[in-house]
Amino acid sequence: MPRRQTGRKRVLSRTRDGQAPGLEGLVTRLLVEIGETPTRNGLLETPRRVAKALQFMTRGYHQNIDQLVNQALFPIEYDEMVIVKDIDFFSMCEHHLLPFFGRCHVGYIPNKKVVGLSKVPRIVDAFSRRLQVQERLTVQIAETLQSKLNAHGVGVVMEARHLCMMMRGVEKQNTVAVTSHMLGAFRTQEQTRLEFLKLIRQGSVGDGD
Ligand SMILES: Nc1nc2c(ncn2[C@@H]2O[C@H](COP(=O)(O)OP(=O)(O)OP(=O)(O)O)[C@@H](O)[C@H]2O)c(=O)[nH]1
Ligand SMILES: [Zn+2]
Repeated sequence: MPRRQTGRKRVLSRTRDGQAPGLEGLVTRLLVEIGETPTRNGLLETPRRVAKALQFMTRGYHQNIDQLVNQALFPIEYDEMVIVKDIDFFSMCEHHLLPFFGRCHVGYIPNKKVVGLSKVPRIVDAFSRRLQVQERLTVQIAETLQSKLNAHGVGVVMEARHLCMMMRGVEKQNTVAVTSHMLGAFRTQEQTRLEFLKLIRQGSVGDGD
């Protein structure tokens, strides 16, 4: 018989069809499975908080990337490299449901149009806030920009620390995973790729140097 708690509204949270426990119910169950007592004072609000946090951390599934980008594409005659770098991101590894986080650097060479600068971090967020592996996340960001901009080239570099490698498993605290995806001129022209890599390594405005 599965253990079941009654009498507390929050303990048995169910989906609208009443068939399966919703996120809050699953968190309550999780607390029981790890040896906790969900009815103790400190944990009473925890299922609600965790459900809310999980929904926030996976909100990328509900974001419409077409809508996000299409309204901010601007025709312009500018064919030099555009770089948006040091974009903070937080994601969750799909193997352990633990965070990985770091910085993302994006570059592209426009082909008659540019995208609103803020939309680049928004695209990074929309794909980060899902269950991911870092390689797929990197590819998705690059491919999306390429398809929206029809650019001469796109480059994406991501540097991240994975909690699943830090607080468990191999327990390496200083390891950084770096992934990249290069398209068009960034892939075919070494000079373009090197220029991008050099520019993302340089200090930034406001760094105090
Ligand atoms: N390539 C890649 N691997 C990841 C990422 N996030 C987590 N992993 C790895 O996924 C792998 C899962 O390996 P398994 O052997 O199935 O799982 P595990 O027993 O928990 O592995 P350990 O972490 O080595 O303890 C681990 O090597 C993780 O480091 C990611 O974004 N990209
Ligand atoms: Zn992991």
